[in-house]
Amino acid sequence: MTSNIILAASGLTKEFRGFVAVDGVDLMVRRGSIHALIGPNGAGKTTCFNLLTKFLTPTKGSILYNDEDITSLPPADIALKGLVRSFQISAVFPDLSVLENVRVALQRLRGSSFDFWRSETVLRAHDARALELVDAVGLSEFRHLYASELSYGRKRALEIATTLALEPEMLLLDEPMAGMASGDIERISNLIRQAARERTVLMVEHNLSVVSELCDAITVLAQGRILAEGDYATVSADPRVREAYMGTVHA
Ligand SMILES: Nc1ncnc2c1ncn2[C@@H]1O[C@H](COP(=O)(O)OP(=O)(O)OP(=O)(O)O)[C@@H](O)[C@H]1O
Repeated sequence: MTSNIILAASGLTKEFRGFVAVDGVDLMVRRGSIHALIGPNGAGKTTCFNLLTKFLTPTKGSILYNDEDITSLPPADIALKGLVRSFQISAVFPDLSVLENVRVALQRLRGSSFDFWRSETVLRAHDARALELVDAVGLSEFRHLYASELSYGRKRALEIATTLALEPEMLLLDEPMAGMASGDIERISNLIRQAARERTVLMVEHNLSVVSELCDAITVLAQGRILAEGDYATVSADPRVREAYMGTVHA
């Protein structure tokens, strides 16, 4: 795979009973970049993200990952190819410890079935790697706590560790900073930056100061279409982008 473009969507369109939420989006994500999808409320970011991660089927258009057409593949298949969407926070098992959560994720990478609670010996085999991942997201001292005992920000860090356990080549993050206090924002930003050293990251994010700090490519959506693209300085200076954001309330 030598192409500079890791993910390419063309003509991506999603209609919901006649309403066009995503309308002919051509998106190119450069290998090794941290790419953000931004836009005012209702712009179609989540729908676009769900199309790219295969949680929704496009009405029209195609998606190439590493030059391979993945338009009709299910999410589990593309995850095996290295395109991994971060788990939703609910997918962290609250009654398992931090370390056990990461071990379970490692187990999933091996394609083992869900009878993990019985195979303690097998899980132990993942210990070294699990400790490494827990350490990488700054949770070493909390490794024996139940996931339910973690603060919100640390739960998100655990979610990133369980996602990294799947060894993604490209990581898709859905609003990683949602609901975070400022200290947590900095911690998660650092984690994303660190994770992006070896992989590509595409994220939907509302927090524009995070986007300006972290992302080197930005696609602005409005009314289901691409309004502007470029680095933060370019898109934030674009009068069409300013206009699209005006009068919209943003978290
Ligand atoms: N399942 C659905 N059925 C009908 N309409 C939908 C559906 N999902 C999304 N839409 C509509 O598509 C448009 C785009 O929604 P989407 O959630 O993708 O926007 P967004 O940019 O993520 O917004 P926000 O910033 O508010 O999360 C909205 O008008 C929304 O009401």
